Amino acid sequence: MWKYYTKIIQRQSPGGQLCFVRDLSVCGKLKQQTQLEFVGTARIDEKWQQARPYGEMPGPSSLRMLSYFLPGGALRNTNLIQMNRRMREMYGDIYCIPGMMGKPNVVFTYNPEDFEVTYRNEGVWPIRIGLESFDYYRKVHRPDVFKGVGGLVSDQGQAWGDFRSKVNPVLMKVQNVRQNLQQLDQISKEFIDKLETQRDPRTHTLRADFHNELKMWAFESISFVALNTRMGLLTNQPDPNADRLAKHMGDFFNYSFKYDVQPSIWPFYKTPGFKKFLKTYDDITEITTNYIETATKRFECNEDRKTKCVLEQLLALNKQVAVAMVMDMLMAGIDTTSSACLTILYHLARNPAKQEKLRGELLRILPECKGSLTDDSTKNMPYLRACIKEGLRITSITPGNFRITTKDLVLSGYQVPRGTGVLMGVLELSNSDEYFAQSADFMPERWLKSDLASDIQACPEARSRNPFVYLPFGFGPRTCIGKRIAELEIETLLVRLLRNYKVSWLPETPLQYESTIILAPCGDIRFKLEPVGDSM
Ligand code: HEM
Repeated sequence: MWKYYTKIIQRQSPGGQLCFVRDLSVCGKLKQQTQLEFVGTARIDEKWQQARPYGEMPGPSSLRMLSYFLPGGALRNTNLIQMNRRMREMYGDIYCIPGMMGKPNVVFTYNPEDFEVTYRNEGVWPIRIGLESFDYYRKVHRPDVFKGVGGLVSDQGQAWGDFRSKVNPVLMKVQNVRQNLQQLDQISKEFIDKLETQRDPRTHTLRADFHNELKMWAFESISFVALNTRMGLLTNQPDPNADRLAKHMGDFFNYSFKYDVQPSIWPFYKTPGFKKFLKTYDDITEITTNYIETATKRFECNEDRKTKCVLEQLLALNKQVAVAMVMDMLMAGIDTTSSACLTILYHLARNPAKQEKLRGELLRILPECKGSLTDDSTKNMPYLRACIKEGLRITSITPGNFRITTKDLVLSGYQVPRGTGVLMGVLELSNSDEYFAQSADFMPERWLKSDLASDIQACPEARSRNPFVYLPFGFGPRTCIGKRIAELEIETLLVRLLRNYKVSWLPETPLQYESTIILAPCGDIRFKLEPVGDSM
């Protein structure tokens, strides 16, 4: 039977140095230790000496923590957000949750100064653990495909650093990403055409599940960027493999939450549920590699094009890097982008006056509904960009950012030893009046640099002076690598949607979210879409 474990351990080397290693072992056969950071002798500076000992930090013991989840317990049936809020009420703005089943202790902090200290000390290879099932799948279950490559989401240390420095120029360079604008715009047009077939012209409501349609748009968009392939998911006859892939991707965050975030025994015993997860993952791998093979043949027949697409550039690096990166893009780029789009649309629907101001900008960019977006026409969209930022401020799709400390740190006056997890509660802070004036109000003007018109005046004083309070895509060398792609996709879709329709929110209740690894809209989601036309 496979015996797999991965754990973070600290070792004191003879020279007093502490090496921080990730230990991945399978029946003792595959043993990989990644030395993440060498740090000098233990910290002895005044700040550290004066800080309160780590053991005094508020927080439950392991047993108490478990009891909270039992019937009648304080955290029974709570989602991640509710759980964090209750814990904060019980323990304050910094508290520690003991690590269980091989996971490190995690310090939860709601102090932006701690965020800054954590990020400023993360080093060149920041550590964000959490998706051990990825690592297991790629390195232990399918080494035949991945050949030791873990990918961005799960690799750490130098392996992560080498991978990231290879793919950064491909995915983070604005011009490289923007070469997809024309096709992404075409996909958005097709999305609107599809909505038109689902829209009741009398009531202006949709007969279809809007959230699901948005996921199909997000899938079609990211798979074009990653695989240079149109999946046909916005048509009535999608490619059957794409349809299967889309369904698997839909399950992905739920599985990952179950096996990577919640306590699970899979590292010791492969439950039937975990085996099903591996099968799903196998299917995702097979379908994706088939698409890559097909695209590769296409590229070979058409070698002398001037600009190479994202997939060609990734393949030029190394086949395994390309396979792992494409899969990470598909996994990380569907629910995030569709949830973000739905969220921003919801805020604009609840704030019709802001939506009208935005439409003024969009009418200049796209005077005719059927027109096309160009690099030039989409360069200057300050109000749209401010609306996107404001939507993600009120509802950050990733409610917290995570790091493992690679040095001893003082956080909120407590000593925090290296090797501890730190969860930075950005969502709570960006919704607090302490950091954003009138934080409950949707106020895109707080993000503007200068006035746009007499009725659109910049209001930078309503924005936090601390840049660490608002970080929807994370921060530093390990920041979201899909940020530029996500922004381009979201902008393109919102231009089209809000240029075509006046959007209102129909339910009496606010938009609800379920929280797993990210926040996903759920419950009653109904918009009214009234055509705007060309003669406004
Ligand atoms: C609105 C949409 C998105 C949001 C809000 C978002 C947010 C985030 C955040 C907060 C992180 C962690 C960053 C950190 O630890 O500092 C992250 C990591 C990541 N994201 Fe995104 N993301 C989005 C879209 C995408 C897309 C479209 C892709 C596909 C290319 C993507 C791929 C990734 C990957 C691969 C990582 C891991 C990066 C690494 O560890 O080096 N994300 N994302």
